[in-house]
Amino acid sequence: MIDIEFSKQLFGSEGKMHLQTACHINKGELVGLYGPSGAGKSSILRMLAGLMKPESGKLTVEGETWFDSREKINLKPQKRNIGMVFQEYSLFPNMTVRENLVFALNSNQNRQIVDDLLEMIGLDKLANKRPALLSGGQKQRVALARAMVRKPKLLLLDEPLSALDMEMRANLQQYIVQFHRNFELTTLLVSHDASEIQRMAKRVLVLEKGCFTYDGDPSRFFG
Ligand SMILES: Nc1ncnc2c1ncn2[C@@H]1O[C@H](COP(=O)(O)OP(=O)(O)OP(=O)(O)O)[C@@H](O)[C@H]1O
Repeated sequence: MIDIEFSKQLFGSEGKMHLQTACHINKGELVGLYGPSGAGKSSILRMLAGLMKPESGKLTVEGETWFDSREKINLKPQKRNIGMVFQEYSLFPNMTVRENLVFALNSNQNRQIVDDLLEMIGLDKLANKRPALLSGGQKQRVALARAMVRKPKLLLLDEPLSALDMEMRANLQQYIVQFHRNFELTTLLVSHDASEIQRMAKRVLVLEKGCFTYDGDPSRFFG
């Protein structure tokens, strides 16, 4: 179970906006986060990851407090067991596919997970290639596998598929759903694509001007 309560003043092109959000996410849920540009979706992911500090609020993940403004608790990003994938692939260009995954390992972690993940995403044959030689979809598969290396408690996906063509998108959607199912991974997916959310998530949170305006079944919301 993840309990989120964030409050923060944001400053954008249209002036100030107060982000005020609260929700519970069950362990193993895949939740879509949908809303217009500038609503605060990426800010929420950044606060979950510890990359942006809320002014007040609380965040507990599976019983562990990651942020509490009253208790002055604010775990550093590296102490939060989170996997993140963004629209940009953000792979290390000078490392091979395998090295990109090995780099993400904890020092005491068994390396077998790297080969298992490479096989799961169907890239074991490209393990010794550099990212520059891969297609966009393959790079994003590597980014997804890298995010899984430490077996995160929470997977944050910020528009991970929006740079890909339709075929690669469909392919990656399947991998994300497969990872989510196999690892019972709590996943938050930001997407502008209503059909993508309907296909992948059983629940959508709709964010408008920093506040949740809908929380429920995507097919009821999108019609
Ligand atoms: N560190 C910050 N401090 C204050 N305001 C910020 C900060 N970072 C971003 N903002 C502002 O917060 C607002 C929400 O931005 P955010 O990127 O979270 O929206 P979004 O819903 O993810 O938009 P998009 O769909 O376009 O990515 C924007 O107006 C942005 O300028």
